[in-house]
Amino acid sequence: MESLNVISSASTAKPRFSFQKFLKKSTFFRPVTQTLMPRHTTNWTISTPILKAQQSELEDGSATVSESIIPEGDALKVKDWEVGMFQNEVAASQGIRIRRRPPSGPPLHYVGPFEFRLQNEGNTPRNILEEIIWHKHVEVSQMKERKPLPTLKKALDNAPPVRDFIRALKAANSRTGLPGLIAEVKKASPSRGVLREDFDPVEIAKAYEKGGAACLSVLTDQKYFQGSFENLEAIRNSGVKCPLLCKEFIIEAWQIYYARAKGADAVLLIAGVLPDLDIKYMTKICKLLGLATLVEVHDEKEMDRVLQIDGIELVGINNRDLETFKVDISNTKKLLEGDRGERIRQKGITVVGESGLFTPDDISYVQEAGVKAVLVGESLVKQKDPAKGISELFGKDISL
Ligand SMILES: O=P(O)(O)OC[C@@H](O)[C@@H](O)c1c[nH]c2ccccc12
Repeated sequence: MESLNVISSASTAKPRFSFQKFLKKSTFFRPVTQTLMPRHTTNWTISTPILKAQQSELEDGSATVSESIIPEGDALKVKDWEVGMFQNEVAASQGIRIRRRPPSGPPLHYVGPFEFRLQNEGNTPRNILEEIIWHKHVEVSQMKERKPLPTLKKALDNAPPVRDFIRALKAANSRTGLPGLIAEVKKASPSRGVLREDFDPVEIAKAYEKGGAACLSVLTDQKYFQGSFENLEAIRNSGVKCPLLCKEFIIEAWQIYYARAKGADAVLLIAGVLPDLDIKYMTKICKLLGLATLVEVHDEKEMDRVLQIDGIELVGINNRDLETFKVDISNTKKLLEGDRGERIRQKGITVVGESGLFTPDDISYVQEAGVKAVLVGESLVKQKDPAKGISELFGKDISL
């Protein structure tokens, strides 16, 4: 297997954001900087270029700080924060509304997502998706510490072989003449609360497979969806043959390796969160690992961005706005109309209609709009017998 060094794509580019300029302008940041620099302590070292810049900048205004020394742990946090600010800038320039990190200062105390500073306009998430992403950043930083990439790469040697996610969807579509089904193992969501109390992920997965699902999607986010990587792993080890999508909020390449180590065959990349460069870079990593990527869009702008990226084979149109939770299945139709739809067909992209599908009419509606696959959670997971739920959703038994 070829290897690729995992670094933030943003950090490889030359940042337009200038920490020095920011310090100069910032009235807010100075006291924070000074708390990072206890003058009486001498056995700490300045270890990053950014902090050297910070020091000389402060020398302009104050003679005392030139002797200041910064603890290395804080240095890394400041660097991390600066990268986050740069990511916010890049994302905003592409029309992405989700800010990758809280913009009002370096996270001095990574205790919980919103505890590191007093609440203010800058560090309060604007919507649920932003809250999830900020929390995910903290979660992934902690997970990475426990399992650094080299360890994770070793674990890949024992990962189960990859199954072809896209091929399974296409095969189901040609076999049934209906969209291939990705059935979602989903216990809860922030918009709907708990969907099923007696939740046995393996049992549900087996019922989905029996009912004719081509692929399964397994929510792994714990805090907001009550999912887990243990669920993914348990389903993979249970004898279920359907390819598995790891339904996670991916913001770092490390998570892709982790998903693979836990048995994923595909991962989700959300265009409303990830700038183009991240999508390109992460798609490349997925290809190296043999994983499929489902790139999710919600509006025309995101779809147009994704259509400019080469090598994207599977695009999901989410009918749910993850910022407001509003669901409207006509979104799928809207994004597949006219020239845009034509380009999608020309590129041979398989389109997945996602969310809010409950009846055979809903399935026909998105199929007529042009999808070859659907992603369904709530309407199936709520059924006592999810296999029967599939037949009811499609208006016929698709398991044969
Ligand atoms: O339960 P529904 O309405 O059938 O939706 C399933 C799936 O589309 C939804 O869970 C989903 C789509 N994109 C996501 C991104 C993150 C978490 C969840 C999702």
